[in-house]
Amino acid sequence: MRRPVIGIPCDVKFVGRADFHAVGEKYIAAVQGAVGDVVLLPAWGDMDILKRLLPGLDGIFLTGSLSNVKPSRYGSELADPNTLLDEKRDNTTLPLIEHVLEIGMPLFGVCRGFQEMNVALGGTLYQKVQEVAGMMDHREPGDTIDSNILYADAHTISLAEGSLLQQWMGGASETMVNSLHQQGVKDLAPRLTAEAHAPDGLIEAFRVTDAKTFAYAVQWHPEWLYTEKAASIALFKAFHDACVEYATATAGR
Ligand SMILES: N[C@@H](CCC(=O)NCCCC(=O)O)C(=O)O
Repeated sequence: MRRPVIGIPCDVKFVGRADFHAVGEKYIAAVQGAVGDVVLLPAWGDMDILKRLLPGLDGIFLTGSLSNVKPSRYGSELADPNTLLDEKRDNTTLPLIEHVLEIGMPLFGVCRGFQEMNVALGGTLYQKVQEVAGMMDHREPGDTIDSNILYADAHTISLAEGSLLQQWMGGASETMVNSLHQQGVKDLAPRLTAEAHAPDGLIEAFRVTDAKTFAYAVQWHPEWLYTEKAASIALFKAFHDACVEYATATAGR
């Protein structure tokens, strides 16, 4: 059996004088460590290129990012002109998500990736959860660059009865997660089923209801301490197993 190969679409960041296509190292390290070898996919926004690359891959991992999905993608006006966007990533991931689900390739989304999956399938987002009445502030502490503080556990989530995550976690009903986002799921896309909620009711995990394989996303960062946290271990194991199964099923095609 060969080791699965996982594609990770890049962010596009302006550095110095030019655009760079990049993925944060903690995401690459977690996927490389828990799932398979990693290939970074430039955010060309061109499905023809991606369709040529996909036969060499066994899964897609969508990372978090400081940038936000452009609100016009879900029918809203940009609420704050200072919002960081990355349209090249939107142009890449949104059509990719639909195609990957169609061909039955495993798909795992984290934070921005979670929000992208909701938008790609017809859902909408809050642009600033912390300004919505009754909602918590889900942003990271703003006065530090210490990752141990930024990615520390921030709040509980309750796992839906009978959810996949509950099964993968041996029947757990809640767990602690970190929290580094200001956007969040407003209207859940019709093809998605909520799997976990924050204490304020915000959706923290969902699965693609009609998926042919692992198609799952979480609002928090399981890549942080991915070998230590029970939820991270469970999520990456389920993704790994699905990628191995996909690699085996498509071998020789
Ligand atoms: N920008 C969006 C998505 C939040 C997100 O993905 N944060 C990641 C932070 C940096 C990282 O660890 O990659 C939002 O604010 O909701």
